[in-house]
Amino acid sequence: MKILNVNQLRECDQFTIKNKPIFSINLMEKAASESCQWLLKNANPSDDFIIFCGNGNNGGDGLALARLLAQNNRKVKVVVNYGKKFSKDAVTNLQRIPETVPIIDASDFTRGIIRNSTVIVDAIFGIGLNKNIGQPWENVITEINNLSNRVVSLDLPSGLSPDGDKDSSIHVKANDTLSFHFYKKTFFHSETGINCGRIHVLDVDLSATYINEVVVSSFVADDAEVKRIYKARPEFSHKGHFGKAVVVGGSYGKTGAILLAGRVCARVGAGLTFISAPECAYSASLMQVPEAMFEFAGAREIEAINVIEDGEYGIGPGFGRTETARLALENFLRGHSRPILLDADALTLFSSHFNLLSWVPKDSILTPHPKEFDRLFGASPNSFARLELAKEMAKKHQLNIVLKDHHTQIVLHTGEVYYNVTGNSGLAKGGSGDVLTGIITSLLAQKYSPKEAAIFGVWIHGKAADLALKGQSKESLLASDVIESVGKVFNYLSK
Ligand SMILES: NC(=O)C1=CN([C@@H]2O[C@H](COP(=O)(O)OP(=O)(O)OC[C@H]3O[C@@H](n4cnc5c(N)ncnc54)[C@H](O)[C@@H]3O)[C@@H](O)[C@H]2O)[C@@H](O)CC1
Ligand SMILES: Nc1ncnc2c1ncn2[C@@H]1O[C@H](COP(=O)(O)OP(=O)(O)O)[C@@H](O)[C@H]1O
Ligand SMILES: [K+]
Repeated sequence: MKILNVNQLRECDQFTIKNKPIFSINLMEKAASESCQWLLKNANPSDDFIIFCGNGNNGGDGLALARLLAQNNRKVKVVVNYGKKFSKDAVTNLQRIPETVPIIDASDFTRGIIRNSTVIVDAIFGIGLNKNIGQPWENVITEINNLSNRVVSLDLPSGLSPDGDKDSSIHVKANDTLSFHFYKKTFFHSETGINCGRIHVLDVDLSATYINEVVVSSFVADDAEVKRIYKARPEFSHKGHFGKAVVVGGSYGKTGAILLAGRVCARVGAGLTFISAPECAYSASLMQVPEAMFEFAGAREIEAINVIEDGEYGIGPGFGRTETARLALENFLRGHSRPILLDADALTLFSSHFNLLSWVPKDSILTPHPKEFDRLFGASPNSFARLELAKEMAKKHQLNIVLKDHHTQIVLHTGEVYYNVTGNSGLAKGGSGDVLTGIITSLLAQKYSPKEAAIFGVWIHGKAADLALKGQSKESLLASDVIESVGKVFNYLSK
């Protein structure tokens, strides 16, 4: 799914109004009606509502919503700012408010009118926010954030900007955000996403023509995208059809990392899996991943990486950071020309020997967590800036960078970014990254392109963690549970 920037979101509204055609007031009615349906379904039957409505079209949505809730016999109050002119459609909806709905001026608002059962609806600002929020809304937002009531924001929490670049210092903290038609970039970054709560995208019938034609560089890796990538496993086949995956790493004390990578590699469907590791991992490898072949790579640390003909390589879990390991990596890179995956220690080795990067085959995949990325390319003040730097570095070095995060960003050297929406905080544990390495390497072996392997692999990883929660909690989830759930992911895909 495409992610539009603020100008494109506006353009999409205007295009829809002109070409569908539809009156803007009816588009607003659709947004309000979808929001009303959502609230009727998701709020408790005994809940009442207070809707804070700004003076623009987001406020207009809120005013239309108040009328619809009242028509559904729900108790509702609205709070508006009479001190400022309303937009044309907001005025129309203000005039349509039935007499039974109390209207309170924002400067008279006190928290006393809010009961425990009141759901707060935030329709103060949407995508039109253009500066810091002034009074009376600053006081109101501070009060809202101090209350423990459920807060539902329309389109996005007031005070945040869709692209994350013009946020007000004060903003609403929502439990749920009802976003109209699209995901917004701000939902996916930790600094701002934390204020958006659960995201629900409501279909408001915007122009399909505009959406098909608009050129964007950011996407959500949703189910539809992943189903386009997934190739079902043909029955008339043999192991030679599914490639050779080689995972390399596992120094003394870190052998678990490479075993996790190897085990999941086999689970994801590689025809042959090789674990290239030091001798100290040998017997554990035989016991824990008997399906994999063991490739001797040193005694207690990686000393040399054997070349396996036609093998697709994932290098890094528990690789070690010694000079011997670095030399082994350098020698391997000098002789290898197909895209590989580099993770963990293998990436950290580049931080002190940046010139190594020039030996990495074009179109390879790097999978750093934020600290590894900062070590490699320099620190960034926040995740938005880190993403911009990743785009620059991906293009410069012709590499794909998987920026691992709650919503991992797959940054392609072509300039496109895919945000992942699977996964949960159960993955915030040692071992999770090793599993991701094994998954992507297995996909590379099965001839998915590096772009497909990165997007699909990150999605599988998160989806397996989500499905594994059925028998575990976020606290108890282990990397091994994620591996055991991979089968459920493919069953989900082939349904
Ligand atoms: N017809 C349409 O285009 C549709 C628009 N929709 C809604 O319209 C919203 C966008 O509406 P608008 O463009 O009117 O924008 P907003 O409603 O987000 O806010 C703009 C208004 O707030 C003022 N304002 C902006 N920043 C401010 C600040 N920091 N302090 C004080 N006042 C500030 C502006 O001067 C303007 O009056 C969307 O987010 C969505 O909720 C939906 O109804 C769907 C259809
Ligand atoms: N809170 C979270 N929500 C979703 N995914 C997460 C979360 N925390 C970690 N992850 C995922 O888990 C993996 C962790 O990788 P990494 O930090 O390299 O772990 P390790 O090297 O310890 O195995 C990444 O894929 C990351 O996106
Ligand atoms: K809002």
